[in-house]
Amino acid sequence: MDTATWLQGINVYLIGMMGSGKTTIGQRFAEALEYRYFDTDQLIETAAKQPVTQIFAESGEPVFRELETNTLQALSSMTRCTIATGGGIILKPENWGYLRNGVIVWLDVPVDVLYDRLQADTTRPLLQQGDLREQLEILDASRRSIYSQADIHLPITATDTPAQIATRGLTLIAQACEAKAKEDDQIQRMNADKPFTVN
Ligand SMILES: Nc1ncnc2c1ncn2[C@@H]1O[C@H](COP(=O)(O)OP(=O)(O)O)[C@@H](O)[C@H]1O
Ligand SMILES: O=C(O)C1=C[C@@H](OP(=O)(O)O)[C@@H](O)[C@H](O)C1
Ligand SMILES: [Mg+2]
Repeated sequence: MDTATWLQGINVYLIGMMGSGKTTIGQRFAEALEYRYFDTDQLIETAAKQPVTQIFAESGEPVFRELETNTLQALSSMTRCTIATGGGIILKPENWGYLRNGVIVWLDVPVDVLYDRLQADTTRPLLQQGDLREQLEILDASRRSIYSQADIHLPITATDTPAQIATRGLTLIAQACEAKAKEDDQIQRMNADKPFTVN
């Protein structure tokens, strides 16, 4: 069975650090799965009619996080979607309740690679002050254990192309769905063997 068949319409959420490729790989997943594609940052920008940098500067990070949760909540009621999230979506425990209604994929990219990709970037407000490498290291250290709660861990190296990452990711998603289906089947069999008693 292919990955789309295994998924049965369940959403796919991409999480990971800024620059890890959530937006890039999310589009490829959507194409391959024939899913709709959404990016929480892009939806927030459209609704607020402001870029993320301006929301942070004029309204502050807490307001951005509120908009992010509202956006994720709305998406979680849909099916057949691939959703690229913002890197900080994992910070609110409440957001995990929404992410868990789909398959969560962590794009795990070394800080050195993120540094190379984001050196010229001006669109990520949390990286505009201080030393870029140091900021990335601090964020990576504080978030790794949270990202690791994803269903699927996708380690990425400097030379992996988006096409290679997408193919590997889709295979891992299919394997995870198959493992879950087997587990569900076993639980059902165990319950069927149990006599039903009423005290
Ligand atoms: N596998 C890759 N190889 C090289 N560059 C990449 C790869 N994936 C993403 N990029 C580039 O890195 C930058 C950040 O990617 P993006 O998809 O916006 O990440 P995110 O949404 O996780 O912040 C973009 O310039 C993108 O073109
Ligand atoms: O990691 C973060 O806290 C953020 C990541 C950004 O998205 P990307 O991960 O797509 O860069 C964006 O949501 C905002 O600047 C905050
Ligand atoms: Mg992005």
